[in-house]
Amino acid sequence: MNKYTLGMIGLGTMGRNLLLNMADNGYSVTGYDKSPDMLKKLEEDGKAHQLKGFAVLEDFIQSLELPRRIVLLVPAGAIVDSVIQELVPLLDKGDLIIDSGNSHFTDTSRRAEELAAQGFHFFGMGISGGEEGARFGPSMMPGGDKEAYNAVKPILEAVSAKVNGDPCVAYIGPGASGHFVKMVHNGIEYSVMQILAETYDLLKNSLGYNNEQIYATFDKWNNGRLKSFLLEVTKDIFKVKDVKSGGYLIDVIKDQAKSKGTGKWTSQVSMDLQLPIPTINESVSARDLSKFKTLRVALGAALPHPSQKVEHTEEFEAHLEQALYFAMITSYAQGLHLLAQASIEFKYELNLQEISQIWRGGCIIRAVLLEDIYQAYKKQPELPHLYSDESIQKQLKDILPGTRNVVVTAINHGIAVPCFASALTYYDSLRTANSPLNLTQAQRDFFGAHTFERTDSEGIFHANWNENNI
Ligand SMILES: NC(=O)C1=CN([C@@H]2O[C@H](COP(=O)(O)OP(=O)(O)OC[C@H]3O[C@@H](n4cnc5c(N)ncnc54)[C@H](OP(=O)(O)O)[C@@H]3O)[C@@H](O)[C@H]2O)C=CC1
Ligand SMILES: O=C(CO)[C@H](O)[C@H](O)COP(=O)(O)O
Repeated sequence: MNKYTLGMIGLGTMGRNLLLNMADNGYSVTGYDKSPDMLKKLEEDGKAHQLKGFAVLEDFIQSLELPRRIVLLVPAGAIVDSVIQELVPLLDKGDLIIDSGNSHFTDTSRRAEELAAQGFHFFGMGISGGEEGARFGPSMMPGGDKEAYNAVKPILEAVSAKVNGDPCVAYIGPGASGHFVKMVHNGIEYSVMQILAETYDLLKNSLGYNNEQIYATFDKWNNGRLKSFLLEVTKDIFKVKDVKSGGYLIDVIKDQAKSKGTGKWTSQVSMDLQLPIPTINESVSARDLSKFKTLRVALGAALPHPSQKVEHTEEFEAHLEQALYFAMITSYAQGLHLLAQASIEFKYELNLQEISQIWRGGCIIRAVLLEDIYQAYKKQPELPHLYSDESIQKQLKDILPGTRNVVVTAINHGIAVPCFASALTYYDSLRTANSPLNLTQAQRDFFGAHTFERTDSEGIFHANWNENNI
């Protein structure tokens, strides 16, 4: 019996499509899933290829050439551990498992240690691009066991998205760095999705645009510097009609957003590392706040909005485009800043030039802005912050007045813009040479003798604040 080059466990949205992509690229591949429906669908879709599905794990394992290469695309968490537990007794030493789901990076570190101790290769690999990406070219973020990565590098490069001929996959670094980088990718994804939602709110409620006008505005913007996968799918949403209601589908979708956790994990890690990403945090909170529908309805009736309409439509629309671009730059800047800090803390050896390069295609946060970001890190690999790049600074200066107008208008009109406002305040905090936090140090020392440092001499000081003369 001919043996297969690679096997996939989990034939849902991502696994099935990535496997078909591998088959398209000439690899002989096989899949395992507990669900007969998933196997049937795989074999139907893959008729033209050397591709087989198995419902029995032992048969799937026996079908693979040695050393075996197995990719997991199952839901993150306990399921990954249970699949690994089922697999281990059936594997030979030297076999490789790649976890490509959205696993938490600490789980990946633990699994890598446990599997290495048993003689197996293992690495974590973030993947992005959704269904279409997996099928025709995702962006992939593998990290950990480099020898194992090199064994599958040709397959991953073949199936990845390409930008200017460069594959959107690269070895990220040691340990769980691949899953860490994917987690931060998702944090940026949450933030960009939220600023698009805030833009929609302002277009609809401040400018009074209907869905056709919102589509036309997003479509126009998507031909310029805002061009991105997320804006492209967002604009298309405003074209879709609903058979049941006879109106637009967007108008019958509940305004309560769900999440699977990667955005929250990004915020949690940023707090642990004390590396602020407030705009990303606000996007996580916005989804969580949206769940309080009953409370929002009651408070909305008790505490009505001021008038929300804006008069100078054309000018405000132009400012909105600028605010969106400003908040977009800021979302990426915060994510990349967190990556730089994590690289130091966790010894990930992250290369931000390479990361922005592989995010230019295939992934959910791909955008023309990423070309500028890539060029910024190419010019200066040790760039302290994306705002430190001269070309980014020039763009920020141009769009700042419009951004301020959008935030001020939204606040005056009682429209919640948590990410726009936070992006602007983050910018203002970072460009403030003399912050008021000397007061915080004084307060801490006053009530708790926590000490402070002085601007005019070295050392640690404590004052007796109840006496005038120190
Ligand atoms: N969807 C997306 O856009 C993206 C998802 N991801 C991540 O990829 C992973 C997979 O996501 P996705 O494909 O969307 O998920 P799906 O739910 O579509 O598919 C998961 C598959 O795993 C199977 N499965 C569950 N438990 C087991 C098990 N114990 N043994 C074997 N197979 C099992 C499921 O089978 P059954 O249905 O029978 O339970 C299902 O076929 C997740 O970690 C997700 O976060 C990453 C990037 C993008
Ligand atoms: O990983 C992804 C894309 O890269 C998923 O689309 C993302 O996990 C969706 O997350 P959530 O369900 O929390 O919105």
